[in-house]
Amino acid sequence: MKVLFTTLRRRFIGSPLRPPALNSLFNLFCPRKYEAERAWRLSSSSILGPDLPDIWKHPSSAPPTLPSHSTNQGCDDLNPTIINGKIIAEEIRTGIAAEIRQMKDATGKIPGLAVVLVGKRRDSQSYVRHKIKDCEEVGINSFLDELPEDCPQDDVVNAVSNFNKDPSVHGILVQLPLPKHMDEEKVLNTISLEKDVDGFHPLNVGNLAIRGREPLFIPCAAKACIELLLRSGVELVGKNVVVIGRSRVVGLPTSLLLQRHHATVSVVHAHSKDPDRIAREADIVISAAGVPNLVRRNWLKRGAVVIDVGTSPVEDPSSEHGYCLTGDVCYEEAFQLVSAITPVPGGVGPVTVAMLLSNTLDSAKRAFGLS
Ligand SMILES: Nc1nc(=O)c2c([nH]1)NC[C@@H]1CN(c3ccc(C(=O)N[C@@H](CCC(=O)O)C(=O)O)cc3)C=[N+]21
Repeated sequence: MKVLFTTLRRRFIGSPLRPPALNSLFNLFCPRKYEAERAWRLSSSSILGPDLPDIWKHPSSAPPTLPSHSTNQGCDDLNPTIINGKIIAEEIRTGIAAEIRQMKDATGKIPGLAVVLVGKRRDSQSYVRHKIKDCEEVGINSFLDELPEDCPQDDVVNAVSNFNKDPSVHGILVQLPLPKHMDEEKVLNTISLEKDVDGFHPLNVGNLAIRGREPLFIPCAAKACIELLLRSGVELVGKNVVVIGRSRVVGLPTSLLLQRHHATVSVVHAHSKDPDRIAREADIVISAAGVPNLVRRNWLKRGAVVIDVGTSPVEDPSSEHGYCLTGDVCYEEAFQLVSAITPVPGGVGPVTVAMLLSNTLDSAKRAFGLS
């Protein structure tokens, strides 16, 4: 009898197919092994950590106090460089447009980008408008599929599948966030690897993480941060860089890309203890938390370089669209002590869109056998 159960147990070990009734029988006949297996299963499910949401403590509006040993006080003579993302993006677009003209002359074809937009979030609509306008400017064909907020997930999956099959589409972007009832992971996984211009496919993320490997696409915001730093003459090798936030869209890929540039990277997130103390050590702070004014003067070392990726829409009845875009960094405070900073808007945003065009061009080159 015991042999029979041991054999059955082996067949079903770790298998979700094992009928629950058998568990009690295993427990009866082999209690110690059963306990060990249960402990193993519990530990293997927790090895990647519990699933805690990233909710930042809301920054207080009171002026921050600095530790007494801080060297940050009274230094307003730095005359910081404002890194102009609009100009850098325009330079990049000019290069892309020239390459697309050559491509058209050589092949008679041009790149195509498809955007899937679900729902009517004003900020998402605005970003998508920017993307489409910039596509037109450089000579990329754009396709927009707009779906209602309450549509079934399958409609989004079908939209992606149709673009996957369309040879005139070289890049597919599903604008995030998707409505709450949808499984973002499932939708993104339907984008074919060769058209994943956002670079969110696990294989692209994995290849970014492993030195010596080349992902097909690097996420646009991460590329934008590095472009802005390199074009501003900021050295990365051996520098202490603190990345604030660990999202799929920005924080995680940026931290990986920085390591490939030989920076010493620390990532702080909503569960970090004393993130301000950690950020204060950094030569370069890249903030991608999406929390307006999270980064106050007490988060920054004198002379640091600040890249502000946050663009949160904050209600503002006095502005044209009813909201204004606000960065993660309290700009006025940071300006007093940093050596260079990106503004919001006009910093990382436009360069992110330029990187999307660049990824789409690269994809078309691969499709036409030009790379
Ligand atoms: N699949 C996906 N890929 C993304 O890359 C992605 C996304 N979903 N969801 C949202 C975030 C955010 N994001 C921005 C891109 C450009 C600007 C941008 O161009 N901003 C301008 C201003 C734009 C305006 O005024 O509306 C600026 O900062 O100057 C902002 C934000 C891309 N994201």
